Amino acid sequence: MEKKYILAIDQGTTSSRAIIFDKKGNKIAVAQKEFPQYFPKSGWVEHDANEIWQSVQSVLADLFIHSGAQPSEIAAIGITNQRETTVVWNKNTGLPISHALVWQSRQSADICDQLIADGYENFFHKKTGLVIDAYFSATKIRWILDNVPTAQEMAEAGDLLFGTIDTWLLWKLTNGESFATDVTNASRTMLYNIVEEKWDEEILHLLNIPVSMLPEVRKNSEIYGYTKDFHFFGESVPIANLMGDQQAALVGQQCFEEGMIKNTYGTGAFIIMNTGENPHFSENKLLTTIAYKLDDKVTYALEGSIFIAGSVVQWLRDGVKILTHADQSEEMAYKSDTDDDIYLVPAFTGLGAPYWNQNARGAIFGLTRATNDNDLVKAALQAICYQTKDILDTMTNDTGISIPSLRVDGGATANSYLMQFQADVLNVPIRRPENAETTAFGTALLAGLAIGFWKNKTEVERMDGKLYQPNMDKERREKLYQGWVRAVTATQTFSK
Ligand SMILES: Nc1ncnc2c1ncn2[C@@H]1O[C@H](COP(=O)(O)OP(=O)(O)O)[C@@H](O)[C@H]1O
Ligand SMILES: O=P(O)(O)OC[C@H](O)CO
Repeated sequence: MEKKYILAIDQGTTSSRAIIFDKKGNKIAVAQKEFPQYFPKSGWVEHDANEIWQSVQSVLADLFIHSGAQPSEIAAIGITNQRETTVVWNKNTGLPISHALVWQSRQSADICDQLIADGYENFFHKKTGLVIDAYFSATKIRWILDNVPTAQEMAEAGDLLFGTIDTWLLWKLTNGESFATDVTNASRTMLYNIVEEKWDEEILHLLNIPVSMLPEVRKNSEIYGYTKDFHFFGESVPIANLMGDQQAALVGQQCFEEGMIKNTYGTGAFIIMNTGENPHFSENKLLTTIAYKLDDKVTYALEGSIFIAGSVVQWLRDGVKILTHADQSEEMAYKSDTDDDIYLVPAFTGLGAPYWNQNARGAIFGLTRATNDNDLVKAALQAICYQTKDILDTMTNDTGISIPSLRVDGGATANSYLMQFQADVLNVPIRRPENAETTAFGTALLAGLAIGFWKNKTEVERMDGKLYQPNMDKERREKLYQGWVRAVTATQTFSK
């Protein structure tokens, strides 16, 4: 059959998606499934890697059953994934030895505190571009090896494998034949030297992690392996891109020039600026990371990571139950008639950039007897926008590059209250592309390039969908933001 399509697997923090794109980059079909989240202790977030794999199989089945597309029409597959989330499995049984530790999870905060106390911050920063934090995979691996009985011995005997979700899915789809990751996911482990482009022996030695656990690191547009014995495909389909979801969104937004920037509002929010061929090491605790590697050339990026964005809306839905659906949050925020003087600091799993406070926990300020559910929803959405401003201001300070407009994508960008308030507090226009599946398009694009389905990375035109223009006067903007700064400061004081 004619190979008409590229299939993207987008394995996110809260759901797995499969999307088919045609040659023009149009989304032909999509299937999505949420999977369970586990919160065993304060600040801990876990997944079951087998449930993730089942959710991926389930969305693939849905996609082919409902779209009419045939597996034999798929030219290539791209896999993009929640980054940092750590799976350790036994290569003989194929079974994970523990729950996957999710990127948001704080199990390994003590290991990080010890590394910081021992003076290793600069050591890690200059090699990996990262700050020492439980966010990244390295200390999560160490935690699993310390806490699962006999894990260290098994690892030293060569029986255990580590992977982020890209690697886990590649291994499953190829029936254990391919054990690899890509530079973007590797650059989030805190084990990968982003300048020398290799697993860093000194870090592995320091953390006592056997190199035999680690996957081969590959570039972003090449064949990683072929589907094997996999009944949906019935034949070998090449897997031609692996890529962390935030970098895939950068590619999907076609931010290929230095200085171009995007924010993806999913579970967390991640602001990434393309910084070109040379890594820019931040003096303000932004992360230096790899944007992509094409034709043997690495492009670097600067990133600000917000741990809680759309997941504050999930918390309002599932935790405090003042919403039934995430999309109700828009109407409720518009209904609130406070003077924007309630601040919700969603530090449920600490604070990411630019604060990097592992111990902070959430807080609400400014409550009165008149405060209602609409007001809390509005404050939660506003917090996403203030956190984004924290990072864009830091990026401008750090690079000297002022940001004329912001490209956005991700599930929460469906909320027009959020988008308008974001434009207002930043005082820059916000552009949301017409086709919001930007992350999936990024992985599809690079998978398609690898096999000649597309000839160059700008061949497919992406349309601007909606533009939100800022509409708030300077005095009010500054007053509101000062309130946020006070709220974050107070939250951190309480949490110490
Ligand atoms: N209309 C909405 N308003 C605000 N948040 C939303 C809305 N729709 C979805 N979300 C939030 O967006 C997130 C899902 O976005 P998605 O890009 O699928 O995330 P992920 O890839 O992290 O799983 C959820 O946290 C959800 O609460
Ligand atoms: O699942 P998302 O879309 O929130 O993305 C998670 C990030 O990759 C974590 O670094």
